[in-house]
Amino acid sequence: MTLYNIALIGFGGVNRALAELIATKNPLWERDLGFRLNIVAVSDLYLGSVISPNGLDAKTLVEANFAKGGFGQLSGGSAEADNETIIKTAPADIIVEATFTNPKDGEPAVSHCRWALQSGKHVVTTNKGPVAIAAQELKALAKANGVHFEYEGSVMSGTPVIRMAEKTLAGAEVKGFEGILNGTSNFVLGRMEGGLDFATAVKEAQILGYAEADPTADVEGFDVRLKVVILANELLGASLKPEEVTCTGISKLSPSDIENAKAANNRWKLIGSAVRNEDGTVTGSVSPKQLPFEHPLAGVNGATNAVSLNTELLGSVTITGPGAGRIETAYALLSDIVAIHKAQTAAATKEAA
Ligand SMILES: NC(=O)c1ccc[n+]([C@@H]2O[C@H](COP(=O)([O-])OP(=O)(O)OC[C@H]3O[C@@H](n4cnc5c(N)ncnc54)[C@H](O)[C@@H]3O)[C@@H](O)[C@H]2O)c1
Ligand SMILES: N[C@@H](CCO)C(=O)O
Repeated sequence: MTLYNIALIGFGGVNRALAELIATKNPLWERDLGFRLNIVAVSDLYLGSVISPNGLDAKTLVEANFAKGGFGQLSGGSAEADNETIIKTAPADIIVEATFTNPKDGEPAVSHCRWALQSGKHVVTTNKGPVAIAAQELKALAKANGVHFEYEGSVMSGTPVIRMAEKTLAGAEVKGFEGILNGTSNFVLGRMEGGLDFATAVKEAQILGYAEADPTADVEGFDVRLKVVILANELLGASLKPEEVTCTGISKLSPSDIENAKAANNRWKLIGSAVRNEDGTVTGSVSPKQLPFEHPLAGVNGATNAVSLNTELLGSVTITGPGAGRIETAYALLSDIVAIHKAQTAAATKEAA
């Protein structure tokens, strides 16, 4: 059995959900996956930071209702979020980065990942900023330091799309993709179709833990734009930057636009897509589209996401599943840790042979 010490950077919905899973599922993971997780540090902008080399009790962390700066009351704690010290000095094998996504330059999460990889620590993250903006640099840094940079949750929450496409569909030759890649906007469109107003629908998505800290990113398409960049760069070998992807969100759609679409047996969906052109360049876009009810993506409702990959050898392959949610996204982090564990175990077995 392997014990992985982990440090949580950001203690909001997703990392709190991971702590919740750790509190109950370690025995199951030990039996079925061959490892346990031990939280040795946490740092959060609001709560402060704490290092405990022997491990913090996950249940207490989740259940204690800490006030602002509350980690300062804990042994080894401070009321300030000293991310750099935590990342560089906590005795962690894996840094779990789940702070706010910054769609402009990915900071400070890019620096968090950089510090971790430079310190020889694996990084797992659901933060789209570092992946869309600095994946090449961070992957190279991971390789140079013999550690992993994993980010399955950065596109469709816990629904596997990156590894599915890269591993299970290897050789199928992905030529392009289109999909619903934002749970909040899809949820909001569905609620508006049911007669709810835009602002109330966005509030509901926030309460359910789907929305970004600033939901503008969801409804203006900036979140989908990052995901289009991540998928295009991973699956189509592109090197797109977010500003190269055209982007229109759903905020300008009025109740009458929604009603008119419905009357024509259509439904609005926010579609993110990318295609490899004949000259080898890749073009990406984000925009609301009216799809006929019978279109495969028209029936994808709520915070569910779906992406259809257009492949040379298999035609269209659609992956669908939860695209947002606290526990669902914490699962993505677990799946990244499973991937690291499998790779480490395989490397150790090879070395021993
Ligand atoms: N919630 C989802 O469904 C979902 C799905 C996929 C990806 N993500 C991504 O995962 C990340 C976390 O999502 P969440 O729902 O937990 O967000 P959240 O807003 O609930 O939590 C973010 C936490 O990070 C903390 N934080 C922000 N900046 C920080 C900094 N510089 N240093 C330390 N702490 C900082 C905040 O105080 C907050 O507690 C985001 O990047 C989000 O885009 C979320
Ligand atoms: N806010 C995002 C979270 C998942 O990346 C969404 O609603 O899809």
